[in-house]
Amino acid sequence: MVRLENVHKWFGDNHVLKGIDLSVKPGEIIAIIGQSGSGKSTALRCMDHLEHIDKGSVTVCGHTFGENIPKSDLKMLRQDVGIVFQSYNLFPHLTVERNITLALTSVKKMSRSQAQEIANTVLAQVGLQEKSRMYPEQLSGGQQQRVAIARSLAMGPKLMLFDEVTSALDPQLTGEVLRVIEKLAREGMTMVLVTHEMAFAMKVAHRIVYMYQGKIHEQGGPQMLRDPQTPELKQFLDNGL
Ligand SMILES: Nc1ncnc2c1ncn2[C@@H]1O[C@H](COP(=O)(O)OP(=O)(O)OP(=O)(O)O)[C@@H](O)[C@H]1O
Repeated sequence: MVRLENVHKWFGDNHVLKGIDLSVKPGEIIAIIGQSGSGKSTALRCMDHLEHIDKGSVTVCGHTFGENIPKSDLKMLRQDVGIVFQSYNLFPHLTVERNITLALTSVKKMSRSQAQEIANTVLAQVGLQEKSRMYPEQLSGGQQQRVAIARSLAMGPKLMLFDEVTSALDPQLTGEVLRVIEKLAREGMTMVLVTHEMAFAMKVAHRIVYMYQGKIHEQGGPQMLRDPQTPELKQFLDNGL
């Protein structure tokens, strides 16, 4: 489903990804952890070509690209991959339902009623069917993030990428978003999660990838966090970010 091969990325002189190799199988859930600035978000964003890579190759959902990707492939890639960020990026002037149906009617050219049916389904998936007529500002941060997840799911992605989706939330709102992700995990969705929630990573991920200074330093099952083998990972788990 995902294969990164020797991926390098520079921002000016800053060599942010220093030869990343990573594979994700269909149905697999990978959590990427590591210090702030270690390149986790950049690695994730390269999977959706939100950042172009400078060297190496990326294959995601059958689309292979290097530094560039043809426009038509990019369109298909974006249809296959859903990405959710720390900020919800909902349109404030549109209802919850319209936030979800907009891309379905404009990009996928669906009828309004078809799109509404999908919106109802995905809102039920995230437990917010009764909020469809509300506006984002009438919802809590956790609810807004669940709408953002529903909006991604509406496009029928094969792969979901989550970039620190609970970082902006108060601890009491974090749980409701993590429960939605856990539910997606049970339903078999392939996912890559960048997260600071170690307990959650251990619970939901099949494999945990530890990034350190632009490289994948260690990867393994959840036991990797219970029994860290390298001083860097030990120190990270003791001291956090
Ligand atoms: N658009 C950008 N332009 C320039 N530098 C960037 C850009 N995005 C990221 N960087 C730099 O790349 C490095 C890695 O950033 P990245 O966001 O991938 O780290 P991260 O591990 O996700 O950190 P955090 O946990 O704090 O989100 C940092 O030094 C950052 O300043």
